[in-house]
Amino acid sequence: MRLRKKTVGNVKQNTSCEEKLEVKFIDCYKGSGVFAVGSIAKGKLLTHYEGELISKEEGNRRHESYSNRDGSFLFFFKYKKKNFCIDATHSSGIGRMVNDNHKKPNSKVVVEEVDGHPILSIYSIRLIHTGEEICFDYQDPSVPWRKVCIDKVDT
Ligand SMILES: C[S@@+](CC[C@H](N)C(=O)[O-])C[C@H]1O[C@@H](n2cnc3c(N)ncnc32)[C@H](O)[C@@H]1O
Repeated sequence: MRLRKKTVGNVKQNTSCEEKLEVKFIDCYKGSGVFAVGSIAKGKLLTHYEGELISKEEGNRRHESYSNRDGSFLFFFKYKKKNFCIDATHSSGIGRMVNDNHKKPNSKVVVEEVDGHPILSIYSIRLIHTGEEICFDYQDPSVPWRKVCIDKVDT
């Protein structure tokens, strides 16, 4: 996952809507995902992408050393013109379970600052209905499942 667009903001002490989120198994290919158990208005803080804050270089090193499954919890982003990564491999946060959707995302990740450190917050970008899967755009065209979708359309 990457964050290429400039989405840096200051934390406004928002309380998150985590009580309206649940993790559910989807299928063997996609694994689990995060779903809304109540309707959520546009612009709400859903949760954070919690994990260990590391440099981009350390993120790349871990990417090489992790198995495919573990490596999928590395989130690369820019903060104050420097490149960072949050490694959520060992996090218990729900944010790490949000899946990719580049066509119709209903949330987005914003880099915010707390005590001089960057954090990743996930906000709803439209009204989210009960039962909907929470998803944001990973901004990584190379992810394999997007190719699977294109192949399905083409054939
Ligand atoms: C940050 S994890 C999200 C949680 C994951 N689904 C799980 O059960 O652990 C990212 C991984 O989820 C899967 N994933 C995310 N979005 C997907 C999508 N749109 N289609 C298929 N798999 C997806 C991929 O395996 C990806 O490496």
